[in-house]
Amino acid sequence: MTEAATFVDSSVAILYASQTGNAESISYNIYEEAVKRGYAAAWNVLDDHEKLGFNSLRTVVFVVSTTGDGDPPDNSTKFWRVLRKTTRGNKTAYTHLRYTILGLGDTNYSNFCNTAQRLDSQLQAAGAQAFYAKGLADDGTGLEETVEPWIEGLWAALPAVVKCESAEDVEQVTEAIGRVAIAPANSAPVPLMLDFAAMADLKAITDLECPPWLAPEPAPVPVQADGMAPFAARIASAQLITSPEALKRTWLMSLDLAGHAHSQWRAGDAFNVYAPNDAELVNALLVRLGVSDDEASKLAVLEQVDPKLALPAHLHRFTTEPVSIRDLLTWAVDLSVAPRKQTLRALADCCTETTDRDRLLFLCSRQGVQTFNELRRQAPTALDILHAFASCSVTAGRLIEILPALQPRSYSICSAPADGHWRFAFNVVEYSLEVVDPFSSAEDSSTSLVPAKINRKGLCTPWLEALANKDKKILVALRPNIGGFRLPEADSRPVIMVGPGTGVAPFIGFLQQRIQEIQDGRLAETPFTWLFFGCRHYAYDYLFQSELEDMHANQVLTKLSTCFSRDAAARERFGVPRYVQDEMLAQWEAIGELLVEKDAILFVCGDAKGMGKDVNEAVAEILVKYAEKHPEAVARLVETPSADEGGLSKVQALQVLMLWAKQKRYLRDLWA
Ligand SMILES: Cc1cc2nc3c(=O)[nH]c(=O)nc-3n(C[C@H](O)[C@H](O)[C@H](O)COP(=O)(O)O)c2cc1C
Repeated sequence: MTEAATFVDSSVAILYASQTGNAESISYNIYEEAVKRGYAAAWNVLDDHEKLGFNSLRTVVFVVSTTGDGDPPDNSTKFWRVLRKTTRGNKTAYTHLRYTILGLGDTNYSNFCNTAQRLDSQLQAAGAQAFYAKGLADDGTGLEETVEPWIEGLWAALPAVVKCESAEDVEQVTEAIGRVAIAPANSAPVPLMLDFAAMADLKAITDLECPPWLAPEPAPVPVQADGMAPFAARIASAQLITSPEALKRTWLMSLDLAGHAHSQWRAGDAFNVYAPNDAELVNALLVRLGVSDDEASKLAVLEQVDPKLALPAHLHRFTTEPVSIRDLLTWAVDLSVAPRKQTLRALADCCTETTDRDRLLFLCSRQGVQTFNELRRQAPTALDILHAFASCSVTAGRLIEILPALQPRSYSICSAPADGHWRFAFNVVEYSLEVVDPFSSAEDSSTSLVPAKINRKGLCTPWLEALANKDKKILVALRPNIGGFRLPEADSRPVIMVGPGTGVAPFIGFLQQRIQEIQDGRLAETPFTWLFFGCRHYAYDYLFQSELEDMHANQVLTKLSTCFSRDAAARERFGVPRYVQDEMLAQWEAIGELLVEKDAILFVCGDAKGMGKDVNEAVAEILVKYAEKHPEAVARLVETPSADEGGLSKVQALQVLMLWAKQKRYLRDLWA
C-alpha cells in the first residue's frame, strides 16, 4: 500500500470551478458542513490554487461544472494551464494527492461533465488516487438527485483520509454560522400578503447603474478570471428588431466603449452584463425581513464570527468594505434563482412553527424529491419561499449568507472592432407557468401556496429593456472567446455558419470583420461564406434581415439559406416545422463537399439543447451520405472504412466531428 493511500491528513481543501454559481454554492455548503463536523478545511476557487499551494495539497475535494461546449469555467483557466504544465509527461507529479470530484453538468449538452472527466483522467495519469468515487450530477434532471447522496457518501469516506479535529464542537460551531454583523432589525417582521402570483407580476424595474462599490472608479473591482475588469459603458442606442406579432421581443443594443477594451476584443467574443435584482422585489423582501428603509440604507461591514469558517467568496470583500443591506440584496446575491436543498434546510432552522419547519425539511428529504422538483419547476424567488413559510424568521444577514452569488449574464457581441461599439441582440425573457400546490401529492395535503397561472421574467433582459433609450450606463466586462469561436483573420477557407434566432449574432460580427479585411486588401479574393438562419416567421422575427440581405447582395455573404418554421407556406410545403438542420440536410451534397473536399470551417451558434444537438446529428448524417455517394472521400475522413457499410458509419462520422472540433474546424458557441 502506498503512503498516499494510508496517510491521514490534518485538513481537506475544497476547491471549485463554477460559471454560474452552482458549483460555488454547493462546494461552500460542503465546506460549511466539513467545518461543522470538526474538520480543518479550506475552501477556494481553482484559480486561486497558488494561494493554497495546490501542488503540496494532499487531500482535495473538487466541485467543478462544465460550460460552453464541454469547457471548464472561466475561474479555472489559470489552474488548467498549471495542471497541464505540471502533468505533461510526468506520471508521478501527483502521487501524493488523494482526491474526489463532484462534477456538475447537463445531459442535454453533448459533453456531459467534461470538466470533471478531464480533471479525473489528468490527475489519475499523474499518479493521484481517488479516495471516493466521483459523482456526476445532471442539471437537466435535477442536480440534487446526485449531489445529496454523493455528499452523504463523502462524510462516510472522509474519516479514512482526514483527521476529524473536534467532533464534539459541532453544536457550538453550528450556532456560530451565519452570524454576520450587520445592523440588526429593530422593528418586528411585518407580514405582507404577497403570493407567487402577485410577485410574478411586479412591473417596476430599477434603472440604477450600479452601487459605488461595484463601480470601476474609484473603488477597485474584482478582476475577471479572463483578465478583463468591468467598466461602465453607455447604451448608445436600442432598437426593437422584432415586430409586435412576434412571440418574443428581440432588442438590438449598442454600447459605447469610450476607449475601453478597444484593442483586446474580436468578433465572436462575448461580454458580461452586471444586472441587479428587481428593485421592487428587493423592497418587498426588506419588508418581509422586517428591515426598515433606514436600516436597509445604513452602511455596515460583515463579520466572520467563526475564524475557522470563511464567508462565501462573493461576500469576502464586505468584511472590510462598508455596504448597505439594500445593495447586498440588490447586487450581491441572486434572489430569483430556484432554491437549493441546502438553502431550504437553513431556512427550516429559522422557522418558529413546526408545520413550516417540517415542510421545509420534507422538501430536503429523499421522500420529498417529487415535491421539491415541483417547487423548483415553479421557479420561486427567495421572497416567494419566505411568504410560503410565514413563520420563517431568517435575518437579513443569514439570508444574504445562504443565497447564491448574483452572477453576471453573458451576451455575444455582434460587431467587429472597426465598429467601435459592442452591439448585442437579446430576447426579453418572460414566460408563464402553472403553479400547483407542490404539497398536493405529498402526505400532508394542506397548502400554503396559491395555485394560479403566473408570469415569470428573467433578471437581466427585462432590466435592459427598461433601460432602452434612457441614456444610461451599465457595467460590463469582456469575455474573450477562449474556445476559439472566432473567424481566423484573413483566412481564405470557406466558412459555413449556422445561427438560428439570436444565434446569428456573432456571424454579423464575422461578416463585418470580412468586410474590413477586404477593404484593407488583406484578402485577395472574397472567401466563400454560407449562413443558415432560421426563425418562426419571415415577417415578424427575421433578425438582421436588411443587413444580411445587403451583405448577400454584395457577396460578402456568398450564400444565405433561411427557413421560417411557422410560416404557412413552409407548413404547407413540408407539413412540419422546418428548422436549420432540415435545411442543411436538404443541401447535404454541397455542405459535404465543402467540409470534406474544401477544408471548410463550420460554426454553430445558439441554443445548446435543441438546435446544437440536432445540427450535430445532421452534420454527421451529411458526412455519412456524402461518403456513400463519394466512396473515394472515405479515406480522407477515416483510416479504416466501416466494416458493415464499407463507407462511413454514423459513429465514425461523429468521431470525425470530435476530431474537427479539436482541430478548430468545427466550432460551437452554445447556450442554455
Ligand atoms: C451556456 C452553458 C453551456 C453548458 N455546457 C455544458 C456542457 O458542455 N456539458 C455539460 O455537461 N453541461 C453543460 N452545461 C450545464 C452546466 O454545467 C450545469 O448547468 C451546471 O449546474 C452549472 O454549474 P455552475 O453554475 O457551477 O457553472 C452548460 C450550461 C450552460 C448555461
